[in-house]
Amino acid sequence: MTTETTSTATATAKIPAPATPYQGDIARYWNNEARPVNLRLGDVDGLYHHHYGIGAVDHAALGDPAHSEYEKKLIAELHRLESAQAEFLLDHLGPIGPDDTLVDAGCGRGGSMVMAHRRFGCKVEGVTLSATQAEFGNRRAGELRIDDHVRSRVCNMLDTPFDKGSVAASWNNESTMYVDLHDLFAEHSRFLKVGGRYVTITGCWNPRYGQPSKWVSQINAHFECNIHSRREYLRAMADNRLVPQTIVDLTPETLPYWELRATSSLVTGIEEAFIESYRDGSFQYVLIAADRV
Ligand SMILES: C[S@@+](CC[C@H](N)C(=O)[O-])C[C@H]1O[C@@H](n2cnc3c(N)ncnc32)[C@H](O)[C@@H]1O
Ligand SMILES: CC(C)=CCC/C(C)=C/COP(=O)(O)OP(=O)(O)O
Ligand SMILES: [Mg+2]
Repeated sequence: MTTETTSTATATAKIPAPATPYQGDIARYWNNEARPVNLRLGDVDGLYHHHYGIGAVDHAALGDPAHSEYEKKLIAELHRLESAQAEFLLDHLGPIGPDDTLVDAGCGRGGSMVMAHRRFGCKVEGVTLSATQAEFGNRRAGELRIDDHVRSRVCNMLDTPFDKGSVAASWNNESTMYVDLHDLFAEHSRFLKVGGRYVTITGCWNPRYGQPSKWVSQINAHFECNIHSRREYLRAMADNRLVPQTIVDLTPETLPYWELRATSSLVTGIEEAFIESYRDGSFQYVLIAADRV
């Protein structure tokens, strides 16, 4: 069963029905999302992200908090750190050429897709449950005149139309916590070419802590997601022909972003849970880059 859309951008496109009631809830969540912390940061340069930042804060660029321009500089700095996170993910995709196709699984408003095309000159296919996000990303690609290479569609990342072995590299940037990892990695393994590269940056609960902490539970409730443990990632990858090449604990790298964000006017209330769980070791921010063998 499909439902007709009402918007002009996808007047003829058919939106696939959600595979589960949960996916319907997640589609609604992102169709209705318009948090200033995301839109104001994306307005800085037209790259719209729904992930978090890494790297040292450039306090010299921020200047004096009492200055009238400080808030504008703070927004630009948070955005710079979020774009640095996407650059770090792209650094791990391996050698990608203009004839390759990449897949952004859970592509949001498409900021990382634009960055990937600008870096490699390749095609980038994005999937999201949200028609609002797909329309936003395609509108941005049209404005940037790269819509012949960068395309978002409403599609379940667990059931994509991409041919077996047709994709050079793929990623999940903060979108694995919405799906079962075995189902997810089976689909990446299907459409990735042998020798292709899979990368994810994600928050995961730390098995050394024992079980998800109250902070992790708060983050799950805030985003209606289900954060996995680091152990589950490695087990699900191993079961689906994805062999880790690189694992980076980015927790120390993302804390400065959160400590700066907590001082801004754009706080959403989730900052304490991220800061406290990163500090107590119950939650980790990791990159995993794996080869499809
Ligand atoms: C936090 S956003 C991350 C967006 C993007 N990766 C970024 O870095 O800006 C999570 C994304 O995952 C998508 N998502 C969640 N479950 C999905 C599913 N089953 N299939 C496709 N997309 C899904 C949501 O629609 C949303 O775009
Ligand atoms: C690391 C984890 C567990 C992330 C959960 C997925 C998520 C919602 C990421 C940020 O999206 P966003 O940029 O829309 O969120 P915010 O409004 O907080 O900036
Ligand atoms: Mg955000």
